[in-house]
Amino acid sequence: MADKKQFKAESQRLLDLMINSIYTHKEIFLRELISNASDASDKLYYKALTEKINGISRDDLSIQIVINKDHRMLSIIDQGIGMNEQELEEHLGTIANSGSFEFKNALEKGEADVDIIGQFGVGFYSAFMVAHKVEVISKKYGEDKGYIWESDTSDGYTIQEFDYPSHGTRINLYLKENTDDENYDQYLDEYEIQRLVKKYSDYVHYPIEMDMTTSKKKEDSDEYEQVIEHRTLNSMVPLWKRPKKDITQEDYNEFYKDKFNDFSDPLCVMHNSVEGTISYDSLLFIPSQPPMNYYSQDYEKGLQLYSRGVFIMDKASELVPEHFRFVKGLVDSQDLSLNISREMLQHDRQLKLIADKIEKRIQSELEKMLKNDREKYEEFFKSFGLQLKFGVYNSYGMLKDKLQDLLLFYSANNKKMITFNEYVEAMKEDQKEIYFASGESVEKIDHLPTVEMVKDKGFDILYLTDNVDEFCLQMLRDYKEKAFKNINQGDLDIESDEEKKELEKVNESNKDLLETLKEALKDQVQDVKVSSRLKSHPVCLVSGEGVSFEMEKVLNQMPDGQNIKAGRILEINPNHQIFTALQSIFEKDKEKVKDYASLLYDQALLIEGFTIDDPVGFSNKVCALMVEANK
Ligand SMILES: Nc1ncnc2c1ncn2[C@@H]1O[C@H](COP(=O)(O)OP(=O)(O)OP(=O)(O)O)[C@@H](O)[C@H]1O
Repeated sequence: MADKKQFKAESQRLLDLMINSIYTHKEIFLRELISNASDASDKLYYKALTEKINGISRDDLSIQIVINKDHRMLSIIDQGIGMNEQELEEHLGTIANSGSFEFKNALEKGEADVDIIGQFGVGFYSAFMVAHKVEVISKKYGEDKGYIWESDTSDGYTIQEFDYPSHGTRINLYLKENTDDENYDQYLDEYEIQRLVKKYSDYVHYPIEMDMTTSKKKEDSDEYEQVIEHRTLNSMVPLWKRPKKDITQEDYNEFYKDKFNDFSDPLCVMHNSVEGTISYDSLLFIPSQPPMNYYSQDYEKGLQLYSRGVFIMDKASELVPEHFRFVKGLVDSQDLSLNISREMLQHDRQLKLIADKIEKRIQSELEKMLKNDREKYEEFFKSFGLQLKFGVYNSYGMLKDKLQDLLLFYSANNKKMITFNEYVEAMKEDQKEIYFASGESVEKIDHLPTVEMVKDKGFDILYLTDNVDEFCLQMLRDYKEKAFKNINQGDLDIESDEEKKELEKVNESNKDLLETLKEALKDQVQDVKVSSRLKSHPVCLVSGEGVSFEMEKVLNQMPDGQNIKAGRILEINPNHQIFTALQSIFEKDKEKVKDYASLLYDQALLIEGFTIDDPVGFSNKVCALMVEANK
């Protein structure tokens, strides 16, 4: 049998490769080193707990950051478990060897409240992204000798004995010189370090402390002096880890405004701790208004992602579905790794599970709000209803079951927003379809000639005022087996059998007149008919099945609009005086009626909100009529 051999790796090249490719942002080195310091403190705390060592309390442990501008040196110091010679060799001399991972595996679940972060054994090397030389001075708890591990990566590392007063580890980073592209000096700036700690390590549960220079007013004088204060930079306990009963609405509001740069309080807060195959905490917010850039390309959806309180990334877009892209917030999971990258995110099974749960959570919150707090829901819908409608449309109706009951439309009868369900519940027994009409605004739709008769017969109509509305209904097709019906399109079928018969008779006896009008309008209309859907108005224009007028307008506004046209049918009210007038003119002068055909058609176009082809011709014909009336 052939010998089995180990893969060999050129460790220097592997290190270079790793330093330059694992992390996109150099600044995360600080997060990695602080996480290691926190792990080391946890390990000591755990040891003290399990071996009943007196004199070590969690409250005494802290992480110190020291800036030494003269030596271009940044130090991260912990009072944790420390490393002996062998451990320095194993953990820092071997890439991808994680002492923390071994430690975590050896822990019995639930044995102590420790929150080990490290698991891959690569984070430490991120220090070389900003430092040309790194020193690790460490003394293991309970041992006499301290050691110094040194490396500038080019020719490996050295380990020597070193006199270090107490247990724990001090990492000294000698920062690289600035280049044209990179400013390494920023890591010597107190405020920049403070910013990075706040951004990435705010919730590490040991205090991260540093000397900060501030100016203070002198006592009894107007002069200022520079003073050095030893400050804690992190807030330690994340809001989402605090027991819910201890958090006030005010706490949530302040947290939201501060973290997500909003001036207004959120409309809704969802705070959850989930335990199970995957455990996580989530804190989600629905803003009260859409951000300025919400309906533009600039808006980026996503939730902040934390692993054990340590920040991994802003805007993890995989965590919220497109139709709920207005939700802001964060997810913190102990089951995720710090080294997760954007590319890995898309394939991460754990993350997919979290995303599914988050979607369900938002969905049920909205359903609950709609049921229990209608006013608030309507406020929400005013801000983000459009997003839900786009959700239906963009998914080609696949989200029908999830979203249809969250939609609201203006109801002509109720004069307020209602759901499909409310519409259907109030439907007349013999009503087969859900009626709707589209237009620019509720007021304009209300004035459409066709609306009058439908309302008069006691049917409710939903008014559609957003461009996406008709497309959304088209994707939904029906609700509880009731199809959606545009009252301005095709046959309406709202008349009784008797009325139908009567209409047929009128159509038949005026066949010649209607034919003549149709001929006069040539290709402009598909048909001219007497109407059953008009009450007081003389004419209306309806579209044939397929594309409606509103769709025609929207489609033609698009950059690649292909001049789509809805089929036009001119309908004349047989009970209007105009019809009697047409009949008598037709008897006297067949040619004359052709002039009136274009007048009626143009009127109908104007009512529908279209422009007319020949406004001058239209105006001349109106004037001629007036002159004639005076003869
Ligand atoms: N400050 C420290 N005190 C004690 N041990 C440390 C310290 N920093 C690093 N170590 C040891 O070195 C190991 C390697 O650290 P490194 O940051 O490379 O990886 P990690 O923290 O285990 O995992 P990750 O890559 O996920 O951060 C750690 O697991 C730990 O055992």
